[in-house]
Amino acid sequence: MSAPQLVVHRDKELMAQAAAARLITKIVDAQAARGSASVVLTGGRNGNGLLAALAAAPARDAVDWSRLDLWWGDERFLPEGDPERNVTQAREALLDSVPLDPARVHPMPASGGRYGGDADAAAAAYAEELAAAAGPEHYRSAATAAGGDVPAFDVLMLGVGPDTHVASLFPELPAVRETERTVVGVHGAPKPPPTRISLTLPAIRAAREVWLLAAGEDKANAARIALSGAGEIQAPAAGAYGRSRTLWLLDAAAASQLPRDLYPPASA
Ligand SMILES: O=C1O[C@H](COP(=O)(O)O)[C@@H](O)[C@H](O)[C@H]1O
Repeated sequence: MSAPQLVVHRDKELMAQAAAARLITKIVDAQAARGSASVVLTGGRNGNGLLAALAAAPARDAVDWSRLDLWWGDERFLPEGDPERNVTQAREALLDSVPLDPARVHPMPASGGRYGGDADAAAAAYAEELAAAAGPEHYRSAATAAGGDVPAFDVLMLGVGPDTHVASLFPELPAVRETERTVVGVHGAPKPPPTRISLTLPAIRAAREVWLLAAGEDKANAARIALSGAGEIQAPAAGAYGRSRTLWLLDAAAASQLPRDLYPPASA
């Protein structure tokens, strides 16, 4: 477990640009060190803002997009192409404009296709896909040993919801209590749509780096709660950490309720 480090930017635009620059460097470094990189994308406003900033960054051409594996931390269980699906929004923000290898892009299943309305079966299939991709460096936690492995993600990004949810792990719902499976179907989510698919906390914690994105005033209370010692069942963001690094990327509005001793005076 790595203790959270905080970086606070002036506003959400600057936060998105700085996070995009950070991600480019991370991918380039991982590709130099290991030949390829693996990144887990998040949905939501902050995640899509980062992808849009990356699309606009001239340095995006430093990435070898053909040697990048993309996974998702969660998905809204909706039909293929639905504008509310996280993958649809990511394609629009960035993925359609860079030369990815389609075989290395791993969206979570849609409803209505092979799995019909069965989000649990779709989640199990995604867990199998992750296990099949787990290489020699995979991380086998006690929790994932029973349900399968996941690749050693270089960076796993999570947008923090105003209620402290991350991925589709909402406070007090069964998914946030999962200790064995790596991917689960989520039912009765308080944020629409109610049916979703999500990585679990054990799968999230297998990542080398976990980056939590929180920008905007509506995230201030969530950031304060999650960073002030709350339990992960009540505040799922508090349970999201990486093996080597846990990084909270905030803007000043989202950081406005944090005790000042938690972070150094504003970055840029
Ligand atoms: O529904 C979701 O919400 C969260 C947070 O989204 P935001 O718009 O409040 O930033 C996101 O992380 C998750 O991937 C998504 O499915």
